[in-house]
Amino acid sequence: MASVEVDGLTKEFGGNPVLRGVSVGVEPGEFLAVVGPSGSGKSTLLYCMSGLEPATSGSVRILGHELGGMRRGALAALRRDHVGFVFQSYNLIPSLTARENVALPARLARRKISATDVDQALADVGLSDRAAYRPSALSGGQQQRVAIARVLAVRPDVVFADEPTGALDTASGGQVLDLLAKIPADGRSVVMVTHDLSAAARADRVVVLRDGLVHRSLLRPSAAEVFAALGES
Ligand SMILES: Nc1ncnc2c1ncn2[C@@H]1O[C@H](COP(=O)(O)OP(=O)(O)OP(=O)(O)O)[C@@H](O)[C@H]1O
Repeated sequence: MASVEVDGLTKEFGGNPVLRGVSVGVEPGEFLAVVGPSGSGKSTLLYCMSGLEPATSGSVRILGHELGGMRRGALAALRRDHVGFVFQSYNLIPSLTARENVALPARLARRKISATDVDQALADVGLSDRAAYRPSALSGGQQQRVAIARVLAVRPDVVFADEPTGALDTASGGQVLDLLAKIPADGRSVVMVTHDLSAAARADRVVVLRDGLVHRSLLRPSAAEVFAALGES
């Protein structure tokens, strides 16, 4: 079963079509990147794929569950139990330490998370020595690594990342990409929207969106091949 399956997805805002019939599947263990010009609908696709935005028409399934028509509570439970998010702006709680931020989603979901699991997640992103720091005392790259630890701690089946390296320098962005690229190894999936073509080239597959449609789907392309596909008329 696919982790995420999108079929004939359309999305309009106020009658303006943004996605015009997108079909794309993400397999367990796959790292998919979505690229495209500004305004082509990348973020909208990510939000519809993850159930943060309802589709106008078409089908979106996560782990076989059709999101259309799903009750709000069931959708929230599906997201809570199976989906993780990484945003460009990190979205950490400023008043909480790194350790508390990592533990928060599990606590909110009333799921047991041990101190060992939290510490392991922070160790996995190389931040054991920053566990007691608040976000304001961390660099952007470190904050994004805390955000990834927060995702890793709940072991979601699918991780959606919207421009995860967008606010980072090359070195910090590279560390974040290394962490994201490791996630699929044990059968989990990553869907990442990015402007960064070298980031996209870390993915197993790259979907090029244009004007709300899939223009190309490329298997393990180089950054140069992604660049060429973006420039095609
Ligand atoms: N909530 C919304 N209400 C109205 N229009 C929206 C909304 N969200 C997105 N749009 C419009 O949908 C179009 C696609 O936006 P989207 O953010 O998906 O593009 P994108 O490819 O991610 O762009 P960028 O690379 O600049 O982030 C834009 O024209 C945008 O103005």
